[in-house]
Order: sequence, then C-alpha cells, then structure tokens
Amino acid sequence: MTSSFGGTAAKTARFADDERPALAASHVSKRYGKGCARCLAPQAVLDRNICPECGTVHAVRDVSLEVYPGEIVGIVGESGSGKSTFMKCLYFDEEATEGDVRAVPFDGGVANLLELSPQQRRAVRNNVFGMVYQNPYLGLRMDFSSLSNIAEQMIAASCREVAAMRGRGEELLGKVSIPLSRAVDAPKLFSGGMQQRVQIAKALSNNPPLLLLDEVTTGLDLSVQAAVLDLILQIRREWGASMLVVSHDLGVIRMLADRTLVMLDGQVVESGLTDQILEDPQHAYTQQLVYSLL
Ligand SMILES: Nc1ncnc2c1ncn2[C@@H]1O[C@H](COP(=O)(O)OP(=O)(O)OP(=O)(O)O)[C@@H](O)[C@H]1O
Repeated sequence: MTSSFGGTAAKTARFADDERPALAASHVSKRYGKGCARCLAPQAVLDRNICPECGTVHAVRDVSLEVYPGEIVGIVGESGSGKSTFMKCLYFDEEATEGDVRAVPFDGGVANLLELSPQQRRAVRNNVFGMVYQNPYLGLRMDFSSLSNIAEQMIAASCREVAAMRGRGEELLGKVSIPLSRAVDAPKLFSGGMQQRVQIAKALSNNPPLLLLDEVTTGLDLSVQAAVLDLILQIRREWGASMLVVSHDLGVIRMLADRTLVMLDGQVVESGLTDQILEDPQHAYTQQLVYSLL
C-alpha cells in the first residue's frame, strides 16, 4: 500500500522474528588520537572517555546495534557520551576508526558500509539514509527556497524531472505543515521549528528507508517540540520507515523509541525495550536519567 508519504504502509508488528535488520552496526569505534597499548587493551579503564596515558579521546567504543524494518531505536546519553559521533560515523560525516555496518536496503547487507568508496558512500547518503541534524544549518541551504532544498536532494538521487520535483516538494512541505505560500521562501526566514520541518521534508524526499535523527527537537519550544515529535510518529505510522533517534532527553526517547541504548563515555551501558528500561533501569546512570523524569 502506498501512503501519503509515498512509501509503504507502517507495519503493526514492527519486527517479525524472520526479518533481518534494515541496519546492523557491529563494534563501531571512533577515536580521536592514535591510542596506545594501555587504552587499546580490552577492558581498558579510561578517565571518562580519555586515555590518561596518551590523551586519545575514545568518543565511541565498540557500539553495536540493529534497527529492524519499521522500528525506531533511540540512543540516549548526556552531552559528550558519543551518540552524535556514532550517528556521524553511520552517515560518513566522521570516519569510524573501526567497525562493520550493513544496510539491507543498500545491497542486501553484503558490503561493510564503512569500507565503501566515496562514490558508493554518496549513493548511500542519497538513497538509503535521510539525515536530520540538530542544527538545521547543517542540513539545509539557508539561502535556497524550501522547494529548492528538496529538489537538491532529489537531484542528488538522480531525479531530473522538474515537475516531479516540484510536485514531491509541495506534497512533502504540505505534509510537514509548511504553507505552500512559503514554499519559495528561504529557510533562513523561518522559525527554528519550521526549519526542522523543512529539514525533515528534505530528508524524506527520496523515500529513504532509514532516517537518522540527531537531537531534532533540542532547542525548540515545548509546543514546537511536541509538533515535531508528532510528525516523526506520523511518518513512522504512515510510511513505516526505520529510524535511529539520538537525544539527551529521555522524554523524547520515551515518546519515540521502541528500543533504547543508553550511552555513557562512548560506551553502551544498557539497552533493551524502552518500556523495560524506564520501568526497571539497571545501570546507575540510567537510574539517574529515569528518576530525573519523575
Ligand atoms: N574532533 C574531535 N576531536 C577530539 N574529540 C572530539 C572531537 N569531536 C568530538 N570529540 C569528543 O567526542 C566525545 C563525544 O562527542 P559527541 O558530540 O558525540 O557527544 P554527544 O553525546 O553527541 O554530545 P552532544 O549532544 O553534546 O554533541 C566528546 O568527548 C567530544 O568532546
């Protein structure tokens, strides 16, 4: 079934036992610095995420996760815990130091995305992932019109028909509640909430099977936050996209995520169904996060 977002309908059972994960990341690490015998040893004890010996920053340490079709997976953690860096490694904004990432929608999950050529990486960015950054300046050309922003993304994915781009752009802007009268305005003239909604429309323009959302509601007013969160849930309901959502705010993760990973100092300290984590947090840091919600 085709929905109003132009993709397949959301699944009610989000991940059946026999389904393969749409995205599988294994043992992903990102270090700033060369590392040394001390900090590269298994179970190395660091000063938070920094090696006391050589000063290498272990921003992401051995993170693995899977996102199943139609599932929303959340990563929560305080500032500096490594969640954005992990996301950036997936989207090639940062070069992972090591790890293995497979995406079924790209090539059936055959290649390790981290070993792709620059050209193949562009194909993944244009056709497999839709990225929405916390800072809309990273995801949008602020001086182009909103329609042109969407067209740019579609051209990157080989669309050449002006009428199709205009039609898709107007459809998506309507979906994210940007009035058509503002479609030719540049995002720099918009409020923060509107900019985020244009970014979401742009990210959706090629029907990416995997959406990466990095702190998309941080810095927005509460009512605007609620509208953006509703929009994300609507996208999942109508379109069934898989999503990886990063936030320092457990309230956001509680609203969106089926499963959650908790990160601290570059490592995953706890993971499981979001409801379970909220009801029965095991790690002291998760307990602190959950109690701060009460
Ligand atoms: N270019 C860099 N060089 C050295 N350290 C870096 C660099 N970029 C990030 N870091 C460090 O990596 C760690 C993880 O940062 P990251 O931005 O991923 O955290 P985060 O959990 O997303 O927090 P925030 O939401 O505040 O960005 C931090 O300690 C940060 O200082």
